[in-house]
Amino acid sequence: MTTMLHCMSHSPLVGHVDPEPAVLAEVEQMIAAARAAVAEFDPDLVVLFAPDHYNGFFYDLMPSFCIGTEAYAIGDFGTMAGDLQVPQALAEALAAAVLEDGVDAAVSYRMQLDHGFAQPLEELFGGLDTKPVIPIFINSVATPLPSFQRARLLGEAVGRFLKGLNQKVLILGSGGLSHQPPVPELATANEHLQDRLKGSGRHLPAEEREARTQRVIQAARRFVEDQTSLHPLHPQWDEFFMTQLAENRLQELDGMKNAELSVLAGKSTHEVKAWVSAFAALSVMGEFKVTARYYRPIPEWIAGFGALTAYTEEA
Ligand SMILES: O=C(O)/C=C/c1cccc(O)c1O
Ligand SMILES: [Fe+2]
Repeated sequence: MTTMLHCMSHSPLVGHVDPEPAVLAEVEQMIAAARAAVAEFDPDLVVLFAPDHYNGFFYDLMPSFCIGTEAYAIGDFGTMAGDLQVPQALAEALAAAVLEDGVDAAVSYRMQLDHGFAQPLEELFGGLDTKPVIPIFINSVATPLPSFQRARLLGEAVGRFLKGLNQKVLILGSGGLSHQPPVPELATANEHLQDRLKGSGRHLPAEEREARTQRVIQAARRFVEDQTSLHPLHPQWDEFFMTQLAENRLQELDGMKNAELSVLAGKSTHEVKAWVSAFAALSVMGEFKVTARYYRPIPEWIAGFGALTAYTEEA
């Protein structure tokens, strides 16, 4: 049975601070092509690896990885809100199998998700609940972070489980590439913000939510004017990373230290671990081939913006 993979950058700034029309049209065309490919593939099951941005996961209890058995999206930045259609028994079986396979992923029966999960579902399916989806969270912002190696091993364990199912699976990875939006950090937060990061931010008052949204939008506008106002995007690293994945050289990324990546390409670049897990899962399901590749640095979205589509070869 063929397995399909699609990895893509996300940005909550889409629709808030957009690039020039020609670039926007190019991205929309790329997304439309991915949506058509997904529709043609028509998966039985979607497994979605993605990060969170202090909307669902906090320092009161921060796992490196978490598998959702029930999940809903909050609709930050105007992305879709609502329940996902999580196949609970299958998600429970996946969580048990991954633990048995040596990767200590947590489980959540009430997983709160943000744009990192919602945006790919919205763009590829037009809704959050049109297909059975198992969401898998990868901590990409709250230090200490999991390593590239652990993200790979998580993905391989997920892939081994999926290989045993007689289902047509679409594996999605959402995040990255190089970028550093103004996501808060515990080490530099004031007392109020520390409290938010330790869990009270799970249900932000509406005016604080709006202030947070506007702060990121203003940062994006400033970044377009002055690309030293945030950590610069790093197209060469992004292209290198995408090539490593496309050529199935995942293990070569194991040696990359988290601190090294933060300095090189920005602190939110760790979201690329969603791509690493997704490709690792695909790689154990069979030989694969990348069929579509897109990349462009888009300062308006504070994102090295890329996408890769791949399929396992028919056995
Ligand atoms: O949630 C936020 O505050 C910002 C998120 C963001 C901004 C730009 C690119 C991304 O990938 C993001 O997640
Ligand atoms: Fe993100």
